[in-house]
Amino acid sequence: MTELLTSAQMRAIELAEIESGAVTGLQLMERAGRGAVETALAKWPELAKGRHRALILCGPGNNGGDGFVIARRLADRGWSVDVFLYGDGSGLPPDAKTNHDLWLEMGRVSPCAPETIRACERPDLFVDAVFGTGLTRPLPDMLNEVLDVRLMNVWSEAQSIRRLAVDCPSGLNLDTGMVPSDGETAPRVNSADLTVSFHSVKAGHKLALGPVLCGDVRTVDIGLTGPDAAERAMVGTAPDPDRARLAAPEFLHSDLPLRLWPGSMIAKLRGQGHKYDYGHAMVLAGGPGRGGAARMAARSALRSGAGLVTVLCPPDALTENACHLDAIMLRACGDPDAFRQIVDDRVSSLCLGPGMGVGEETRALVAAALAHRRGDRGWRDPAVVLDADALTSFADAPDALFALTHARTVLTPHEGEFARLFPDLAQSSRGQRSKIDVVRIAADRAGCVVLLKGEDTVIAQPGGGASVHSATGARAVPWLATAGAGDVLAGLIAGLAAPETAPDLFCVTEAAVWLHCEAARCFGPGLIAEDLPEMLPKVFSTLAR
Ligand SMILES: NC(=O)C1=CN([C@@H]2O[C@H](COP(=O)(O)OP(=O)(O)OC[C@H]3O[C@@H](n4cnc5c(N)ncnc54)[C@H](OP(=O)(O)O)[C@@H]3O)[C@@H](O)[C@H]2O)[C@@H](O)CC1
Ligand SMILES: [K+]
Repeated sequence: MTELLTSAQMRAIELAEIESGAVTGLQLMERAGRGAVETALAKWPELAKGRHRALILCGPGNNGGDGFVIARRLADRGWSVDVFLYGDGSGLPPDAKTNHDLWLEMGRVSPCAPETIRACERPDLFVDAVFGTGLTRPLPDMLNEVLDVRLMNVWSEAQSIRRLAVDCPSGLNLDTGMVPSDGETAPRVNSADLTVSFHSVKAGHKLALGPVLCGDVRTVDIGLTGPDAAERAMVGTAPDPDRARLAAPEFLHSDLPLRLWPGSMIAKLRGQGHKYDYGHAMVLAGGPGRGGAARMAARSALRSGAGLVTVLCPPDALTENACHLDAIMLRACGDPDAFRQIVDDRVSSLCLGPGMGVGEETRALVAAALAHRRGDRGWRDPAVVLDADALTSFADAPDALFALTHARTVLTPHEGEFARLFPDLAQSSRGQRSKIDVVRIAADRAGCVVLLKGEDTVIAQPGGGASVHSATGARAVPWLATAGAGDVLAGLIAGLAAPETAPDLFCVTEAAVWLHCEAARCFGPGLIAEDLPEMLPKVFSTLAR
């Protein structure tokens, strides 16, 4: 599991290493520039042979310094290199200035201007080294113009010009994955085919627009104190409160065997025992004609490892549910009193929301579920997963919900449901705050795990621990945007959390999101929500590796 650093964390790591005397800034910059060139040539082997032409845009900070190193390294390979600088060479920070001056011994630096750039010969490689982690404000119009991918159209075969971004496509905020704009003009499109990042992935590579704008993101080891040990320590453990992590079986320099993650998060893949050892999950359903969502959640809970699963539904929906359920048990439960009679100490997870309906009845059942405690038979309280109508039922009084939620609760809103519970943290009110920032605030406020869905799903728990699952690039599953997919995810969390030996709820939730996406990938286009639980056995069969 890879750390997702913020710009400030990255700067602090660099600074500590430089101040310790272990390395100089100049050495780091050389490694960064060299790593960017090696990564680009490895990705595009046709550029590794022969002499080509590069156009390099350098900025006024150390990102620009990396650009000058790249210029020198490519010229050493016999390339023709045009270098442009935004800003004044004399104002560059020391290491960038040193590399600027070294480049001047080999070639020219021209001021960055659209007309002079357009007048250049067609490059094979376009390098964006204008801004990296130091972006502080929206790009000026002139830079927007030269970085716009459409500028490539002045040259023939524009689509075959490779675009390399150093640390990020300039203009992208590496903390939020957003492109700040001055509010007057819409930000232009600056995207790359390859983004080479240093030491570690940054949050902005995985959030919001980051994955779309960065293209293929590769990370180069520049010799800072290795993140590898820290990454290994993350597997299956509580998250670091300060550093977000990626919910994926990836280390920076290698992949993790799936049996370690997420395999070790799935109780039934390792243990022995009878069905009660794997827990009893209960899913509450809505009235007649509305039971499908809860049944899908229940099926997902049973497939993912709960020993027993029961659907609880209002008495008038019994016949409908009985017609659809076999391995899943069924009980009538229309109100909190019935709930308290049915739910015994063996019930280890509860899932509420899908298809329940919005209103007082649902609020009362949610309150009963959150008040349920296990007696002597359970060493910890049941996990309570709240989704869909269980969340929307509290739209008028979110604080009433947060007074009930506890550490064994997971809220699984999509952006709309999230905005109802946390209006001040909604997408339109986020400002400079990243999705990680706002989900952390939400988790603190609710006192429980919060999972905010999306292509960049963010999970946070009180105290700051946060994780991102990215369903982008090779893991993109647009067909997962289908009715009922969220209900299946809620059931998946309830199923994985049910066993007595299940890991803590945050870790279970991370694994559930990965499995959910993997099931969708396994099925492919054409997927409907019912298919997701049926794909789980196939996904589990890959986790022995
Ligand atoms: N430190 C190291 O050891 C290593 C760092 N490395 C590299 O350094 C990069 C970080 O360098 P960095 O901190 O200098 O930031 P960078 O992104 O170059 O920009 C800062 C400059 O831009 C300016 N500026 C910002 N926004 C602007 C805007 N919209 N419009 C106009 N100007 C704007 C800002 O001005 P200011 O806000 O101060 O007025 C400041 O002058 C990092 O991404 C990696 O590539 C690697 O070599 C590995 C070793
Ligand atoms: K850049």
